[in-house]
Amino acid sequence: MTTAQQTHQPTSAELDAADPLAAQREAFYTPDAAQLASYLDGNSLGRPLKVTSANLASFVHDAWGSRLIRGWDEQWMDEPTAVGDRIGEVTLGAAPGQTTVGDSTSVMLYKMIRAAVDSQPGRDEIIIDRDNFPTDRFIIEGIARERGARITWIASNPASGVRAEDLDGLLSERTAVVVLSHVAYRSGYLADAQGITAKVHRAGALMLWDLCHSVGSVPMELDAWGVDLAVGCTYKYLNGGPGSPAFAYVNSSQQDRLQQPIWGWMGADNPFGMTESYKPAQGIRRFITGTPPVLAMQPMKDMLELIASVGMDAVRGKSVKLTEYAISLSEQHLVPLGAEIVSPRNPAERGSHITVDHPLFADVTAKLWEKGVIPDFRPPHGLRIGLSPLSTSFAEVELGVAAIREALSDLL
Ligand SMILES: Cc1ncc(COP(=O)(O)O)c(C=O)c1O
Ligand SMILES: Nc1c(O)cccc1C(=O)C[C@H](N)C(=O)O
Repeated sequence: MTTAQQTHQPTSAELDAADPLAAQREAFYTPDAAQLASYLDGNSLGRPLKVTSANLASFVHDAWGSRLIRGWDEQWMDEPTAVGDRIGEVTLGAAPGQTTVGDSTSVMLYKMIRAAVDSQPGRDEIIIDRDNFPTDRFIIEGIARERGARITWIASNPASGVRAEDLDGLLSERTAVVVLSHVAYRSGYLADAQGITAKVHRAGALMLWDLCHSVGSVPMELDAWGVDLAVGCTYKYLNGGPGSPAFAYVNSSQQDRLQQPIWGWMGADNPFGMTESYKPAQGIRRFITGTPPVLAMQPMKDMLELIASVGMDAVRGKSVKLTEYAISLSEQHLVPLGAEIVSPRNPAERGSHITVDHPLFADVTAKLWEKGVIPDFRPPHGLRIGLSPLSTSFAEVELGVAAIREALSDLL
């Protein structure tokens, strides 16, 4: 191989031309260029699919407008588990009957973590990392106070994430549940979910994974990995729209022994029996609380079908190429200006976003948003570049990093 061949770095045009998923970008609604030049925040809020407008309109006319209250019997009562099963099949590696959709991620986390703690008499410890997303930490603080449980914090390692060895010396016969994010919201670190779950099980504790930043971007095998519990949001890589409901996965082996703490009629054995007191439903339905947010579940169904049509392995393949490209451009153009890449260099340890730190990035992000270049900023110094495999082009990444370099240079 000649030196020229060795050093040739493909251009974004070459990468887009070689991208087997490039055509899928057409499926997404695209605002005009004056509004949006480069969207690098699909890991906060995914873009809508074009087909979703038509499907929502038909839902309003047909399912809601024409069938009205009959819709509950005809379809909607089953919607939380039907959509849950599809999430399970397409993205989680989960057999039917273990996934349900409803509530916010925060409320789902509360229900699942409380259920896990309550199910383990004699075990009063919850383990979580200091770098986890605020809602996960706050929910656990609240549960610890409510249940008199203690929290053991895994020390902060913001440029990385939690490794199995970080649990050495922490797990004990007191541990009830370990709560970790599969992909860390800041660094993008992708945890070894299988290895960590096995380790937690050897200590007799339950494992809950927060899948917010991995569902729809990283293939999973929750059943094969023996995961007990998982919660994830659907407005990022499942493109469910702002405030679309979360999902929870409860391994079938745990369903009968867990009791979630918010007893509502829709999770009861016989919702329309109007019974005197609560008796939980069988199976996954006992993790439902109130009337499911059926309308807000519709858009994610479109994205699930798009993902199913290409397969999660292809999605992951593109995700890895996009993050590689973003890292290589950041190394060339941002590191020389004093920025630091705080995401793993090894793609096997990385989800679908990267974070680059610089003390001026809060101001840089504000300038970029004015130009329609949309990454996000996470304090203290992190500019996050989120790469949504089916909707992001390599050209957008190039344009985005060039705009970051320009805005940073102007401020230096
Ligand atoms: C790891 C993680 N957990 C939870 C949430 C969100 O919780 P909620 O959907 O309740 O706002 C997010 C993002 O918002 C997240 O990144
Ligand atoms: N859920 C969000 C929201 O309601 C408003 C703005 C952003 C979000 C996010 O998704 C934040 C995101 N989970 C994060 O990793 O920072």
